[in-house]
Amino acid sequence: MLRRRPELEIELVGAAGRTIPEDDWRAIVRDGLSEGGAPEEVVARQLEHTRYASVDVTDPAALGDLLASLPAGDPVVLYLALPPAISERATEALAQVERPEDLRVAIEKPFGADLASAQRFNALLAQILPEERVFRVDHFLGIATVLNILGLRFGNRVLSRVWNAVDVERIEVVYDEELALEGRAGYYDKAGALEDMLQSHLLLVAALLTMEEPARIDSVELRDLLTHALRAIHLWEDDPSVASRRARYTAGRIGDREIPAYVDEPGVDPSRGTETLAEVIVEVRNGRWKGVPIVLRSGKAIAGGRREARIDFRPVAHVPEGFGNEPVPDRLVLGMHPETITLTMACSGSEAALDFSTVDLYAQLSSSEMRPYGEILGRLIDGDLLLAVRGDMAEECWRIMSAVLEAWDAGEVPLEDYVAGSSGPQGWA
Ligand SMILES: O=P(O)(O)OC[C@H]1O[C@@H](O)[C@H](O)[C@@H](O)[C@@H]1O
Repeated sequence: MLRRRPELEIELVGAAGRTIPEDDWRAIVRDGLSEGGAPEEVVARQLEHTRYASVDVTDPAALGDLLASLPAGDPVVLYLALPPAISERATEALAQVERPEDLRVAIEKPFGADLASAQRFNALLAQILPEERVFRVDHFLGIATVLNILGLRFGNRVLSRVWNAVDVERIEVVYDEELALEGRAGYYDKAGALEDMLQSHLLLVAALLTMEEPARIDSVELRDLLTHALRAIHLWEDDPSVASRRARYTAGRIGDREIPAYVDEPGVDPSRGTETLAEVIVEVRNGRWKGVPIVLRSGKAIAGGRREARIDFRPVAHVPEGFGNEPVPDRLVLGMHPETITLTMACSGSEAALDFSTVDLYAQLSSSEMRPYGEILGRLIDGDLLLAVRGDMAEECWRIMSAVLEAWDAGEVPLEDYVAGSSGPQGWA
């Protein structure tokens, strides 16, 4: 974002309850910008425009003082990167204070902790500011291959013709990570893999893969069509015990890292039964997609860390006699990390692969190199809502997962184990 608009002056104020020495805060800003690829002169200039304030943003008086300390007349973005219940309390505080005229509120996922709290949070925000000033952040929408799904689907004739249940057999959206808990128990132990990854990031990728064709790419059309797709998504067989699985890791090793069992990680409450790997199968119930299983899966401490959306096409209807080997069905893989696109097609019994790097492709379309967050933040600063999650989209995501959460709470789906550093429990996707 800073690279795209190097002339832009941003006053960056970090705020949290704890005290952070000014130098430590500046080091956080410097490292973050440098790692994101910002040029040295931009980093140096931003360091002259940043400070840290130790503020409890859920306290109306303290939040009011913080807002009043900002330069009057300029647009202000209040970016809430907090657990959902605290974001909601900060918004309650915001409702009670004098607010800058051009205020935008950005909220990191997860938005709410279930359907009821997401609805309550949306209603609260609507009392304070119009939806056009609310940016629910989902950084997966800034991943190059994810952004490119639209181009890939609608920009060429070859794929657009086969993008349906007649030709597609199965879709997988998988984001397995080698990362384990990494000191995030405070947030993660209450969330778990389903809430942390599936109900937001992976469902949005599934919606982009299955939505209908937009007449134009703008924030109204795109978000309408994403909501439309989400509204058609239901659990496979409407049965959480068929459509969902959950597991958590036991002690293991990835490369030279010893990983303790999840329950032995500092800050974890073993009685919660938090899952570190979740798999949910959904279906888009419309004429285009009915009958195609869409597997959403994400796990921590998984060796190899497969992070991709995969479209498996159906086998050809007939193989000529004397053809040799049975041809392997065609497959399109959209790598989310690293960002790649690979199309594998059978070719006379052997496979041919067509590979191209989305990052290179994407670099021609955008000057932002700080993806995926740079893409999201740049649009936030520009007031462009294209990649902001709309309130109704967030509610739909919770609606889809509600029955799974209830079944898990009721103990209807067993919590399995897998060894950290393995590929997950046997028999999973
Ligand atoms: O690979 P990325 O871009 O860091 O995204 C994955 C991360 O996405 C975040 O939203 C989750 O909270 C993390 O648990 C996860 O590790």
